[in-house]
Order: sequence, then C-alpha cells, then structure tokens
Amino acid sequence: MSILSVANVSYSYEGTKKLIFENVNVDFEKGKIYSIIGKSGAGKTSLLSLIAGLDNCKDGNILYNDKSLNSIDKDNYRAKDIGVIFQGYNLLNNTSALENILLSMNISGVVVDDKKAYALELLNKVGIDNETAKRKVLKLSGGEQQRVAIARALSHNPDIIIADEPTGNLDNETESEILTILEQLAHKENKCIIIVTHSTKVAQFADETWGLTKGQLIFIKEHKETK
Ligand SMILES: Nc1ncnc2c1ncn2[C@@H]1O[C@H](COP(=O)(O)OP(=O)(O)OP(=O)(O)O)[C@@H](O)[C@H]1O
Repeated sequence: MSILSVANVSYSYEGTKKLIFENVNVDFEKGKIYSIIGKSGAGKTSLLSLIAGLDNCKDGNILYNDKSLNSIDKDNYRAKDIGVIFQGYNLLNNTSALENILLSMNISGVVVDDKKAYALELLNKVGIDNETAKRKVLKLSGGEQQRVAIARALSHNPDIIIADEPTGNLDNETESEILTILEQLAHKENKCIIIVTHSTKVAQFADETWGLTKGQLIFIKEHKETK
C-alpha cells in the first residue's frame, strides 16, 4: 500500500497563469527510494513543496495514508510525518551541528529520555562524531553539513524523507556515502525516500525514476539491480 499518493494534481503559482504541472499521478511506498528528474525549471521543487505540505494543491489531492493533506493538520504532518532535506542544507550556520538537531527536535516535540544522547546517536549514524557535532555548522565541510541535514530530517523519525539535490555540491566519494545512508534508511528502516536530482548517478541509484517534463510526470524506470 502506498504511504503517499499524488492524485490528479495540477498546479500554478498564485497570480500566474502558467500551469507548472497538470494531472500528476504517482504513488510512493515505504521501503523504496524514488528519484524525480527533469530540466531546470520543470517544477521538481514545486512538486516537493506540495508533498512537504508547504503549499496547497489547487486541483487534485495529495494523500498521506489515504487522507488528503487538505483535511489533516499540516503543521503536525510537517513536524512528525515528513523530513525535508533542502537544497543548500538550510541549517543554522552559527549554531553547532548538535544544537541544530536539538532545536529541530524541540520544534517537532520529540519525546525521548535523553535528547542530547539521541541527537548524538543520530549524528553518529550519518558519520558525524561527537567532537564534530559540537562544531558550528559554518566550520563543517559541505559533505558534513549534508550529513547534519539528513540527521535533522530523521530527528522526528518520519515515514517519508524528501530531498532536493541531496548530493548537489559533493565529490563522488561523499556522494556515494550519502547515497548509502539514504539506501539504508529505505531498505533497512523502511522509510519512503523521494529525491529530486539532476545527477544520473543518483537517479540510477533509486528503485524507481520518474521524469517531470512539460508539466507531465512520467514513469521512466524501475532499477531492479539496486535491490
Ligand atoms: N514562488 C514562485 N512564483 C512564481 N513562479 C515560481 C515560483 N517558484 C518557482 N516558480 C517557477 O516555477 C517553475 C518551476 O520551478 P521549480 O523550482 O519547481 O523547478 P525545478 O525543476 O525544481 O528547477 P531547478 O532544477 O532549477 O531547481 C519555474 O518556471 C519557476 O520560475
């Protein structure tokens, strides 16, 4: 059963006539990685914003566990059910990696016995050791910042993680390491991972690839060899 369904969604920005996409349909399941590719300006980030509940569908519906996002508490959905990894990380630069995670946990209302130990555990899981965790984000490398962004997206243990160009500015080796983390989250921890990317390598790494072109979302490929 799909955890998230995009059903007949059409979208244009407020005050504009241009339809960014039209009648988009796609079902996302837990335990799988999906990639969405498409030219710059095709509407990939706009689609992720709708999925993340940051914007409302005007036509059609986005369903989380069969319930329309328009009918559920979107703040709660964003705080508990979905984790977002933005292009450019969107971390608080003057704050330590650890504090970034703790702040996010507080905003989401995460309840655990020892918040600091839990945050460090998440950071360790994505390859950030305790010493690095105490460093300000602006003193971390791009790859390290991306790991912190992943740990932050995981901090409220969401079912769905969406990532906009998660390996955009990273070297090949770091890109592979980040992809391995995302793969384990999908295949070992049963998360649903949706990645928007320009990278062929990232696209091929996914279990399914979809393409957004001329307002249509088209199924491109299932990558059985990655399983
Ligand atoms: N707030 C906005 N108001 C009006 N138009 C917008 C807004 N944000 C984006 N657009 C337009 O919507 C279209 C889709 O943009 P979007 O950012 O979703 O594309 P994208 O596929 O993610 O591109 P890229 O790969 O370059 O990040 C573009 O033509 C863009 O100019």
